Amino acid sequence: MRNSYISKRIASFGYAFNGIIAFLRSEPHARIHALATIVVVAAGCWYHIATSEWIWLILCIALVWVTEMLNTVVEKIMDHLSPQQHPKVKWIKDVAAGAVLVAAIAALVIGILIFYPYLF
Ligand SMILES: Nc1ncnc2c1ncn2[C@@H]1O[C@H](COP(=O)(O)OP(=O)(O)OP(=O)(O)O)[C@@H](O)[C@H]1O
Repeated sequence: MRNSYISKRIASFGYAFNGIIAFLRSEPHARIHALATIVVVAAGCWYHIATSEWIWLILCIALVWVTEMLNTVVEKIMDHLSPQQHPKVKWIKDVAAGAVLVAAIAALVIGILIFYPYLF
């Protein structure tokens, strides 16, 4: 009983990991995020930023990844359910894309606040 619960949780973890791989393979945006993440993490290591700054940086990276992944999921659902043009689909897709923009702007501002003192 306990073993089957644990093996199910391990399988769920595997499905979630497969989801990240599928996202990276199928979406060009994902690869741009991956590159940006590598650059930002490398910069953090290079400048030896403080622990509190790492916390903000990791939260920003996660926020952008999560919103981009959910936005992609919304796009795929809508394309599957309603392949034809519809004003409501446009509204749903645009609001989901807006969520990514909000996260990206917040990440950009926080990134500038963190790295500006190290750069100048
Ligand atoms: N089925 C649809 N009905 C109405 N409007 C749609 C539909 N599909 C897309 N749109 C709208 O058309 C515009 C462009 O859509 P598209 O999916 O190409 O956006 P995009 O963010 O540039 O795409 P991608 O994320 O794939 O690069 C957006 O405003 C979107 O909401």
